[in-house]
Amino acid sequence: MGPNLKNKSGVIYGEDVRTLFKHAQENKYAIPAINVTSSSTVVAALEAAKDAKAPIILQLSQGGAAYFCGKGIDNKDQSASIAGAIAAAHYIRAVAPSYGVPVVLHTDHCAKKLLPWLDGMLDEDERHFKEHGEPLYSSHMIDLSEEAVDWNIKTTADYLKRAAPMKQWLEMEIGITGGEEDGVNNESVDNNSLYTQPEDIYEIYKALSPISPYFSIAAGFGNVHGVYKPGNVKLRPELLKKHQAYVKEKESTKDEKPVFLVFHGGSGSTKEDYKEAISYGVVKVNLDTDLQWAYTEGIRDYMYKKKDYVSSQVGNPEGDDKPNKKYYDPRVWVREGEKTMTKRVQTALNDFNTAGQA
Ligand SMILES: O=C(CO)COP(=O)(O)O
Ligand SMILES: O=C[C@H](O)COP(=O)(O)O
Ligand SMILES: [Zn+2]
Ligand SMILES: [Zn+2]
Repeated sequence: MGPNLKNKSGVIYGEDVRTLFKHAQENKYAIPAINVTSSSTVVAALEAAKDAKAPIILQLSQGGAAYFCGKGIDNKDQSASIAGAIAAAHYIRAVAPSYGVPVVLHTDHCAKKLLPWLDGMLDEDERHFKEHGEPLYSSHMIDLSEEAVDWNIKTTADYLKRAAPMKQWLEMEIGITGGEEDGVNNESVDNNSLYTQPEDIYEIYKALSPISPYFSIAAGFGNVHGVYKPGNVKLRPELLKKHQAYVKEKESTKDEKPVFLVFHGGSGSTKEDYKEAISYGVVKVNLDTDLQWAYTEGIRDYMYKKKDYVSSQVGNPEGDDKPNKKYYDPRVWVREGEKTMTKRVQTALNDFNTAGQA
């Protein structure tokens, strides 16, 4: 039995998002959050969710949103990232119902210097809310993990106050994710700041829960963006168990998993790490790099295989006058990338136990 949602197909928001995440915790699954940058990557992810009858999260990074708008224009004051995020949201809202599964529409990270991006999207969310009774985006992320903890919590609380009347979800980050994000290189950050302490989680919980129940925490447990050589990343998912136990005790609640947790840097991790993290209340696992690789593989293999059919517009091994239009039509070779990306998303849906949960 899937979660009891008011809206079972297309973009969901508000109570439905919380119901989905609580159902995920109770049934020990997590929803993959797929970074999308184009209509092609959107449909590749949606197709996997449809085939697996699973909920899915589609998210845009600031760079992904700018790309959606077009790299050929200036991103002054985040104008391209704002316009791209709005365009992607309308596109996803329009096609998602055709796929018959619940979709959470989300934005990724957003460091301090990118807050004008978030502000611009929230302006649009509020406009959309006035007109349709729901925000354009189901949720956003704010990532002040590189700032002082107090300022991170205070500023996140201010943004949650703005999101709360729209019943919009807010994900925040504490403890830095290593590797690279938003074009910032965190490869050399001090190892200790990759591992969040339970006291910090409780401080966040205390500050945010009186404002709105719609928030989640990306708590660092050694997470790193990207894929490196084996052994480079040491995940400690058992820390997440401590966070839940600490908040449960402090709040004297019966809920074993009072905090909605998010797993960043999902690419390249082991099934055991996913499973363990999910058992401690992770409801969302972010995946980007592995899908970039999967998408590239399909196109790469096509180009290698059809090399003699895409080297000139006319003429191939079947004859010097044979046209190659049906080989170089981008719908043909881009589709090969979509197929391999869809397959990788399906693997995630199986690994995270999401398949069949829609
Ligand atoms: O955390 C992520 C996006 O925020 C994705 O990380 P990976 O690229 O390591 O999968
Ligand atoms: O931050 C992590 C995501 O993988 C987004 O990456 P990006 O900024 O390269 O789009
Ligand atoms: Zn971060
Ligand atoms: Zn991330």
